[in-house]
Amino acid sequence: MTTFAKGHGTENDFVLLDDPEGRIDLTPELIRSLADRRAGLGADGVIRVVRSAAAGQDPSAEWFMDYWNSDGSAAEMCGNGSRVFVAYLLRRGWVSLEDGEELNIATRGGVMPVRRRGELFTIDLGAWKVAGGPPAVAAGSDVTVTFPGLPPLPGLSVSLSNPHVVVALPDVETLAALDLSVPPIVDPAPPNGTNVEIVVPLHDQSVRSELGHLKMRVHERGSGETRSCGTGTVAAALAARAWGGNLAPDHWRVDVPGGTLYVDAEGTASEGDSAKLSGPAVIVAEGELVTS
Ligand SMILES: N[C@@H](CCC[C@H](N)C(=O)O)C(=O)O
Repeated sequence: MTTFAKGHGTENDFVLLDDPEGRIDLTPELIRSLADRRAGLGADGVIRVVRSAAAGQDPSAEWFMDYWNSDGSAAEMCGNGSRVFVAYLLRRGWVSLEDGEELNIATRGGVMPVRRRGELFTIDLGAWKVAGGPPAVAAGSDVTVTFPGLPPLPGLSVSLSNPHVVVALPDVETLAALDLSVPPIVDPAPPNGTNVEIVVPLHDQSVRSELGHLKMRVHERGSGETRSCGTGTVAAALAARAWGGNLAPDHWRVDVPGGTLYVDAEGTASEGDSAKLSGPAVIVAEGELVTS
């Protein structure tokens, strides 16, 4: 009998599978069928909840977030998923966290600390880079991105533990009208695919603000358009921070279709060792899989 939970972080939704001792054979077919919104439970991603020791992962963190996109492909990291993962470990009583305490979790992108403050969870995603380094920052872009019906637009690649390309649009009407039903075409094509974030800055960029403010939509590698992407909001804030130069803040609010997330960046315009993502995590249901 396999028990599962359904949860979301700003409406980026996940099926979590209990597998503390690493007994489930999680095939791409099983992931796709669980994530299917008509014939399955429905989710943007599937997370196997497994002890690091049972999954051959870094044992310095007891629990491994085994994250998979809805198309069955593995990803290095999921920012929203990490908060939901820790909320679920707490719910199951598999970990305990006093208010303000941190828990290290293992991911394919490395071990990362998650802190709980009340209902809010903060993960430090660690090292990041604007992929082309200072030349890409100076030029403001290193790739072009083409959406249906639009000419190619400049995009800036940002590497967290997973890949991102960020595109800025001039206004929220253009953002709302964007067709994300098919993957945007990125040129040159990143070797391992990429997540694409499209942003409109909402704060006054002509003066230095304490808090940057972006509106964002996202097309996720392996999942299509989702209502939120945590690592995507961090990439978006890092790109906007690079574009903004001296006037750009380190603290950002990012509004996505599913809610609001906050980002705190550290480092130069092109690289750093810390980028924190804060937001909610909700567990909505628990149940048992019926196996045929
Ligand atoms: N939604 C996630 C990111 C999930 C992985 C992504 N689709 C990829 O393939 O890199 C988030 O909240 O960060």
